[in-house]
Amino acid sequence: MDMKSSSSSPVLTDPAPINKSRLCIHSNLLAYPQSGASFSSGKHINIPRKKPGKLDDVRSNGWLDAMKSSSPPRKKHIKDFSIELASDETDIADYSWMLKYPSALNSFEQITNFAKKKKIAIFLDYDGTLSPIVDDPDQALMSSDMRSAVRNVAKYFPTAIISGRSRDKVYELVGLTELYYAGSHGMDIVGPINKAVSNDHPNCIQSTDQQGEEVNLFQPAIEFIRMIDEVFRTLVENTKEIKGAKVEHHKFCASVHYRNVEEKNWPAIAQIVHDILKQYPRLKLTHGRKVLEVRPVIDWNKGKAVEFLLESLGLNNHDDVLPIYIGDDRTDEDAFKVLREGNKGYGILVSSTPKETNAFYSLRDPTEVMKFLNSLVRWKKLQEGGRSMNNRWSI
Ligand SMILES: O=P(O)(O)OC[C@H]1O[C@H](O[C@H]2O[C@H](CO)[C@@H](O)[C@H](O)[C@H]2O)[C@H](O)[C@@H](O)[C@@H]1O
Repeated sequence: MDMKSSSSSPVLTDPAPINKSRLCIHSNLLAYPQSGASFSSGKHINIPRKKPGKLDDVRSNGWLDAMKSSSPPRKKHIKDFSIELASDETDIADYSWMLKYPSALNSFEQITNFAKKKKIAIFLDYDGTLSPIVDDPDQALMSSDMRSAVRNVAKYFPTAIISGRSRDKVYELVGLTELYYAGSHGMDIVGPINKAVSNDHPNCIQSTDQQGEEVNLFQPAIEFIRMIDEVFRTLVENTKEIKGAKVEHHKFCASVHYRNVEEKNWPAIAQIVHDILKQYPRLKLTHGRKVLEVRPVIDWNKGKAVEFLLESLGLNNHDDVLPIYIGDDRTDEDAFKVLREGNKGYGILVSSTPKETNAFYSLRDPTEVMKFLNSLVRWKKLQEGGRSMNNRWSI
């Protein structure tokens, strides 16, 4: 299916350099007094101190660059080139980026023309997509207007949130029962009951959701629960002397935030994560927006979660289905890739600065995401002559 008729598909490179290999840094880079990482409880690991090394090692490894480029500066915004002419080199770069990844709002007619007579399924990331990026992860709240927009979208289209946070946490933040939720980057999914799907996937069981409704619960990394718990506690202990560091427990993965850490202490953060990963070869590192994420080495990600949910909803491999995934982060690229490679649907990157992506379209920020969702609802209402589905979506 020709997803975007206006231009040929651009050949994409992977987003910003991400070095997923082991971090390699040395303790003489630490800008804070190191206490040595040994613990009395016996539940933590003993982390050996590193021999002094050179800053060049860290730079050549690429991870510091990945940390620095992991979240765009907030002030810079891509201009709306429909009303403004490009004037300098930055503008021209922004302009060509917008040509490659046009605004989903400006391309709304093109999207809905393609969506006619198709069932749209909506997948939404949370942080940076539904809520603005803020310094304190606990304060990343959705506006009530955004909540209404998501609620309305869910009346017309099957809708799921796929977040890096724990499923419980993202449910608490979104607070809508009308949706499906996948937490821990898709490693904890609640989807509709589907016997064929649960038979096909080990670790997929029947359960009940918060409303007592029967659901499929899929936790492909269930065997890692204890390990992640242990690693979380060690990370908390080892980062406690680094001002601004924050560790979050997402049940199947853990996040180490450095957004509020002085840049001179970023190597210290990375050192700690690196040393822990060395002790746990079954865990790996991924980069998010000013956050290092420790997760199991399993073949599962947000892209697989989209496929799983489509299958659960009976919407996979159908030409008359159009999945739309909206997200802002590197981990969302897995979902964009699945949609692009399978010519299955549209990825929409939320970004105020140009970056390489597997998405098809772009939106600048959560406000534009909300406008897009509201436009979809208006369009659908017109299509249906004002009728809305009160129950879950007819499949
Ligand atoms: O997949 P997501 O729903 O986008 O979750 C990814 C991470 O989001 C959160 O961190 C990010 O947002 C915070 C609040 O705006 C910000 O302070 C932080 O710098 C960002 O990385 C969340 O706290 C992480 O645990 C998620 O993994």
